[in-house]
Amino acid sequence: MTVTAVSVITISDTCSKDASSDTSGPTLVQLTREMFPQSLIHTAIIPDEREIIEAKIKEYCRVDVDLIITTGGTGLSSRDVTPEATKAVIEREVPAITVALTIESLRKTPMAMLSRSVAGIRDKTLIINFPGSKKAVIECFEVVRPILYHAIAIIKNETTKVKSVHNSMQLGHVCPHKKFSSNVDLSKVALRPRESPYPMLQMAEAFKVIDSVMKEWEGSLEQVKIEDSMGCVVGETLLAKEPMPPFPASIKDGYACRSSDGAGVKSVRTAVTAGETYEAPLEAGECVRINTGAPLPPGADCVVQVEDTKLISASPDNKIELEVEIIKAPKPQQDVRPIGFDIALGAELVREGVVVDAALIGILAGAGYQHVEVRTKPTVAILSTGNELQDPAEATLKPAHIRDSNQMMLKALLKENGYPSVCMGVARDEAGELAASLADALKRADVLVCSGGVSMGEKDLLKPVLLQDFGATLHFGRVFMKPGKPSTFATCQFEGRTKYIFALPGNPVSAYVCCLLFVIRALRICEGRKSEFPRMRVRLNKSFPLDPRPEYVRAVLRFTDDDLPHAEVLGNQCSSRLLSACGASVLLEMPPAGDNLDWLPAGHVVPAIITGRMEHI
Ligand SMILES: Nc1nc2c(c(=O)[nH]1)N[C@H]1C(S)=C(S)[C@@H](COP(=O)(O)OP(=O)(O)OC[C@H]3O[C@@H](n4cnc5c(N)ncnc54)[C@H](O)[C@@H]3O)O[C@H]1N2
Ligand code: MOO
Ligand SMILES: [Mg+2]
Repeated sequence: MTVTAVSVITISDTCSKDASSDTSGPTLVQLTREMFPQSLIHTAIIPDEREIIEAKIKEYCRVDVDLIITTGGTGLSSRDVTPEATKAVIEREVPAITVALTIESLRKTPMAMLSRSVAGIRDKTLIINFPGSKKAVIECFEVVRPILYHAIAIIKNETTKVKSVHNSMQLGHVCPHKKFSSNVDLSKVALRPRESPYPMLQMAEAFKVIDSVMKEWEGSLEQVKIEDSMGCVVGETLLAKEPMPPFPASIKDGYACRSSDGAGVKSVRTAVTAGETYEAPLEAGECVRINTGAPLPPGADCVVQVEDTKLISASPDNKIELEVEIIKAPKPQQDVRPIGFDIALGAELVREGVVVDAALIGILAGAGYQHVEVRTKPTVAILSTGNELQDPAEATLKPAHIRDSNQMMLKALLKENGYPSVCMGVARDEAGELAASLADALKRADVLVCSGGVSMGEKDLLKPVLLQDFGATLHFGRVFMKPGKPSTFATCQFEGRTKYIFALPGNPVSAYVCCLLFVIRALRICEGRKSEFPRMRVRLNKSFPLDPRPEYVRAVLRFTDDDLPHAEVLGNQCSSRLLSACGASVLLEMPPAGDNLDWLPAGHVVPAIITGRMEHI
């Protein structure tokens, strides 16, 4: 089903006198263009005159406009007559849209009570009143976005599409094998936009969008076995249930003594090895042979290491030491770890927000914990898209095909950063199948990372399918960066939950860089972790040509006795050449080429994002 035409009508005395003061209309045009890239968009600015409003709406209905959105004139002032004019021309009201707009707007401001918006149908056109402010228009558009396609399809009586959408909604799932019909029809390729309808965000804006959207993530806490908690974020504070060590323990292999006995010959009473206890109190002039880690017998308050003793006498078979000489007078507590020396009883072992590492797992194991409460990680699914892709396991390449390398690469990259994921295979460039694959993935994960199909090609279906079949909100569809320009970040409601979709570019390096900069950031925010990789300043070891876009250059660091590490760029940075990311320990943040700045000399200092292992030191 295609939405052939949409009309945006600004209803305002002021704007009808001075069009440049109309900000809501252009905003609405941009929102509708993003959502209906194939549609014609009519615009009009008219005064708050009831007859003119009625006439304009009827005029658009006559020319088969599918959707009319008005902005302005819904308030309480005497000139506000949009609702009355709309009521006069619609044949059937759609009150639930008005209710939804009111509810959502009231969440933001009680002033929403003063809006009298109306929604209804005239012939085959859906008409919705929005308030006049730009902010309200953006908010209201997000409210109706998820239902627009479906509503228009029903009104246009596209029963086939409607039924299938109804079915998939009832079934709550879509089997990727079953043909899933999509609303998307890009067959009129001549109508495709010849420039991207998506504003190009600066990196900082993209990060801000991700941060604000992901903070809505409703995570929870779960108990995991401590051996499975590596990389998780602890969600509780745990205290030591017993002191560590639980007894005064020897630090050395030697002899437990009474420091008050001083130096000289001592009789060796017995031996205490680690794991054994010896309860009889030590008498004056006695010592006990002891191993590291073993408990001191009662009465002993120091350990003399064997290196500081001399053998005086032993049994004939030399199996028993009888006397040793303590060469130097020991001090009290010498080479002894008193009770609680490492961890005091009740000491805090870990607090909320700490990321579990191996040492902490050891501490918790040693402290007798089997489980630890951690913040749930979002479940992640990975989906590749593209007719040219074949399974990496296939030995022979089919003509004009390549193997899907993104899926495994992204899975490994996520794993390397502590995020398990499930691979959902490859969706072909067919709207119905893509929609089915997306639905299948969204059923299984909170966050979907897909790659491919987000640029300008007529087979780049991801954005239209997300918008038209999933009512998704596109938070951004292009970013001013290299690689990664067509990166897309969207959310949608699916089976009653918010789903987060990162549609990365298909180029392997673009997918790699954007997974690191956008996806890992988002997942860390879900866990309440620091979202950014650490950064440091490094020196270029060679001059580097600048791209018109800010570029994330893969490099390794060489640590010399220079003040800063040297960055060695990993060869040709073309975004298809995944070799340029192999072994990369950093992404160099290169500035975009400027007026008279198109390259950086060797030795120039640039910021480096530390995204990989530093094995090249
Ligand atoms: N007219 C324009 N064309 C392109 C633009 C543009 O602005 N105007 N942007 C270019 C940039 S930048 C990028 S990045 C790519 C991204 O395109 P898509 O996201 O649509 O990716 P695809 O076209 O599907 O694939 C791009 C490239 O990557 C290969 N690929 C895709 N998936 C995989 C995979 N799973 N494993 C390995 N390789 C994969 C695919 O075969 C293509 O060669 O768009 C430019 N075009
Ligand atoms: O944005 Mo692309 O990743 O430069 O080719
Ligand atoms: Mg493409």
